[in-house]
Amino acid sequence: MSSVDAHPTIVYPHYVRALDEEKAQLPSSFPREYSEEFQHILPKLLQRGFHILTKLNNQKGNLSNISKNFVLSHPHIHVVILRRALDGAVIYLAYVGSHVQGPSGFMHGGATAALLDDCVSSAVLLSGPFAMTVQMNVQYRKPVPLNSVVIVEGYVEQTNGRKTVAGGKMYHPDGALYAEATLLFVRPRLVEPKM
Ligand SMILES: CCCCCCCCCCCCCC(=O)SCCNC(=O)CCNC(=O)[C@H](O)C(C)(C)COP(=O)(O)OP(=O)(O)OC[C@H]1O[C@@H](n2cnc3c(N)ncnc32)[C@H](O)[C@@H]1OP(=O)(O)O
Repeated sequence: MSSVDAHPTIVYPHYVRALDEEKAQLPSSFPREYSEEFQHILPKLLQRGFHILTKLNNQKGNLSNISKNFVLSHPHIHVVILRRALDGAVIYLAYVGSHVQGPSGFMHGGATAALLDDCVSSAVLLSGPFAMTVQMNVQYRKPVPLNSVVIVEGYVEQTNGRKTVAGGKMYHPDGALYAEATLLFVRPRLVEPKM
């Protein structure tokens, strides 16, 4: 049994019960500062064809160490992961807390990049074989306020042999763009490192 199987609530302490029940509703214990906003946004994402991922506890191989994932286990970033079966696009509905600061009051650009990379990587990894980010270009459009909800969207654009081009966007729930990124992934020739 992997550590994730043994401790499924380590990664997603606030909403794992909701995922198990395959409901869009979050548990009443979900932190107040963002639960209402999540509740408001989730139905709109479900309407767009996204569903909340329910199988995170059963990941094997390269995804089995997910409880150590830098972004998903960060104590000041809370993420609900959704995926659209139609095209494999992934959404991270995220709350960015107070200790992710770069410029005063705003999110660190490295954290923005990490969230984008993680979300886009999820889209790539859940749609095909293991691959790693080898290039990432981020355009920062607007500073992201701390203690706010953001939507991160990742999608595969094109795969050619071992290379996959993918993109991502981070935006305010009202649609205002914070950042967008283009990424290149390469499927390693030899080893498949454990993440
Ligand atoms: C259920 C929910 C799921 C949730 C999942 C959450 C998980 C989230 C996970 C979060 C994860 C977050 C994500 C992360 O943090 S991923 C971690 C950060 N990334 C890395 O550490 C990758 C480091 N790089 C490598 O290890 C090697 O480069 C690899 C192994 C990838 C390829 O080395 P390998 O020896 O195998 O291949 P090759 O050298 O023959 O190259 C092959 C081809 O690729 C081209 N190329 C290579 N590099 C570049 C480059 N920089 N720009 C442009 N092109 C490049 C190269 O020219 C060649 O092209 P061609 O000559 O064939 O045309």
